[in-house]
Amino acid sequence: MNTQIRHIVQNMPKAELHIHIEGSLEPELIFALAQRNGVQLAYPSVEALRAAYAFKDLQSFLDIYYAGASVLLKEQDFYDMTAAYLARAKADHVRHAEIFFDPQTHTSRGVPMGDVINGIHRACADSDVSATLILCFLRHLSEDDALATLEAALPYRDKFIGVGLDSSEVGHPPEKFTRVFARARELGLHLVAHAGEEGPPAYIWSALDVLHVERIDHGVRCLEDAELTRRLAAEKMALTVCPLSNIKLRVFDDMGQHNLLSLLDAGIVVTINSDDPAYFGGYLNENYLATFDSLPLGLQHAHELAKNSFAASFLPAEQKQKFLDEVDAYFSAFDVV
Ligand SMILES: Nc1ncnc2[nH]cnc12
Ligand SMILES: [Zn+2]
Repeated sequence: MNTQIRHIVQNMPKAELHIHIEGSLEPELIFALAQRNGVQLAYPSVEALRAAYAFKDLQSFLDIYYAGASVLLKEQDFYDMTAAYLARAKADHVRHAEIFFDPQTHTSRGVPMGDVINGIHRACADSDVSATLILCFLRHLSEDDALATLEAALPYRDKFIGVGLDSSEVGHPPEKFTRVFARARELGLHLVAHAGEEGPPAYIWSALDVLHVERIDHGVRCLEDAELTRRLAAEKMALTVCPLSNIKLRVFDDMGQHNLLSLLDAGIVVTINSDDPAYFGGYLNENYLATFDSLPLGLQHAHELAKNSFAASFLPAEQKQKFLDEVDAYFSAFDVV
């Protein structure tokens, strides 16, 4: 990638639609919060903890990810974590972020739901990056647990815009959560789900047809099913792809093997996201740069990806159009519109 494209990609306005806020906890902040809260960590130092970030698959990551989140106890901890992420997002020219949080990871440790949601939301309100919250259900737990979590979050309904589905995918198909997604839909919440990261295309089909999601998180295995690929393109069903995550969790062997360009060529609305930036070696711009460095992507693709990131967001139409116009104005300076 030449330096001009590099500069353009880094500075273009963009949205981030797939970021787990607990996945932005840097080792330094984990240690600082552990000290503040008197939590004993299994690692002697920041370096030792960071050295443990060598993953062989999703589960090996999740085991460390949940351990890292154990330092989050107070409302202020959730605020500090979110404020740190939003500062990094702003530096990457993120104009809007839709942020996942995993309440069950915290309520199961006795942290009040209100402290989780209010801490994250307060940091979003204090940031000049537009940010909204998506409550994720942990799919390795039961649907009853998800239903109870949704009910416990309802007093804070004005502070989150949607629900998602994350954690261990294989063996926990979307249809396991039919009732809780139907309940969330009744409540007017947006619906998304991780599907087709490690799970098969069948999981993407049921996220669409059983859960009725409006976006697919990851979804990179869709290309194994030509009919599904055609459907995603025809319906403009966006994928929130996380390139560095897919390499670190061995979904692809290296970035040169990533199928992001094939997804774009199939006409799918692809977005680039960081997933768990503190664990996967990069925030949003590093994900763009790593992808553009390894795949034959050019300015047209940068323009398309930036527009997709806002088009696939849950922003109100007027705000969405304002950001789309901002992207076009930005690229008009480079004869790419
Ligand atoms: N990439 C991922 N897949 C599933 N669950 C997650 N939780 C945090 N990151 C995740
Ligand atoms: Zn994810």
